[in-house]
Amino acid sequence: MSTTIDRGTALGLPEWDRCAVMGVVNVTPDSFSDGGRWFDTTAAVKHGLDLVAEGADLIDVGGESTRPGATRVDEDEELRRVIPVVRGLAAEGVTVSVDTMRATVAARAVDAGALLVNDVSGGLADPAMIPTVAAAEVPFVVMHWRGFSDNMNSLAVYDDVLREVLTELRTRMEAVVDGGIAPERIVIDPGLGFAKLAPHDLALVAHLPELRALGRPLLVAASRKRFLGHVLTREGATPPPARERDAATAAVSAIAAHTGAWAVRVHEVRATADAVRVARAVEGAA
Ligand SMILES: Nc1nc2ncc(COP(=O)(O)O)nc2c(=O)[nH]1
Repeated sequence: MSTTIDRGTALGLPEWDRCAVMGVVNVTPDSFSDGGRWFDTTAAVKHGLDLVAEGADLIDVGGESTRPGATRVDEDEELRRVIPVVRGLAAEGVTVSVDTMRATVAARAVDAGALLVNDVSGGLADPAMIPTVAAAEVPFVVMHWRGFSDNMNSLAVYDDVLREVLTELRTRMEAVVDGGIAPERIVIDPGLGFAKLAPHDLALVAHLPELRALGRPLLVAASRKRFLGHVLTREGATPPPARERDAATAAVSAIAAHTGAWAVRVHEVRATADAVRVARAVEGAA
C-alpha cells in the first residue's frame, strides 16, 4: 500500500497537520441552524465562495438535514440540491466535500469535483457507500453514529462515552478498510450531537487527544450544536438559538486546533478562522 497518499495534500485536501476550516453549505430547507437560507443553487454557490473569502479551506455541501427526526429526502431531490452546488464550487477551484449518506450522491458529487465524502453514518446507512468510495479512491469521513432515530436520547446511552465511542469508531474503521477504502484515506469524527447528550459531547471534546490516538486525521463538528446551547444557558433561561452559538463554536475550534484536529466544520467561518490562527500562533510560540 503506497504511503505517499498519507498526506492530505496528496489527496487534494489541506495537510493533515494544520487544522483546516471546513465551511458548511446546507442546501436544505430544514437544517437545524441555517435551514432554507441557501436552498437555491446560485445562493448556495455564492455562500460557499463567501465562506472561502472569510477563510474556509474547504466547503462541505449537504442536501439532507441530519438533525434528529428530520424526514429523509429522496435521492433525486438530494441530487438536485447538491450536485449543481458541488460542480459550481469545484469549477471555482474550491476544495469541496459532499455531506451525504447515499452512495449515488457521493459518486455523482465526486464526478462533479468533490474530493472528500463526508458520511455521517460512516457507511452504515447505505451498503453501497463503502464500495463506491473505495472505487472512487477518495478520502472518507467515518463519523461515530448509532443510527437514525426520532428520539436521539434513546441512542445516547453510555457507561463510558469515550471508551465506547473509541471502540465503535475502531469497528467502523476496520469495516471501512475491509470494504476496500485505504486506511490513509480515512478521516474520523466523534459525531458530536449524534446519539449524544451534552455531557457526552463535552467529554469527547475534553478527550480529543484520545480520539487523535486512533491514528487518523480528526474532524470536529461542534458548530452551533445543542451541547453549546446547554453550556450557554443561564440559570432559569432558555438556551440561545443556534445562530447565537458561533462564539462558543469558535471556542471549540480553538480547542480542536490546539489538540491537533485536522479540520473543524463550521457554519460561521470568520470567528473560527481567527480562533484557529490564534491556536497556531500560540503553538508557534511554545
Ligand atoms: N462529519 C460530520 N458531518 C456533519 N454533518 C452535519 C451535521 C449536523 O448538521 P449541520 O450541518 O446543520 O451542522 N453534523 C456533522 C458532524 O458532526 N460531522
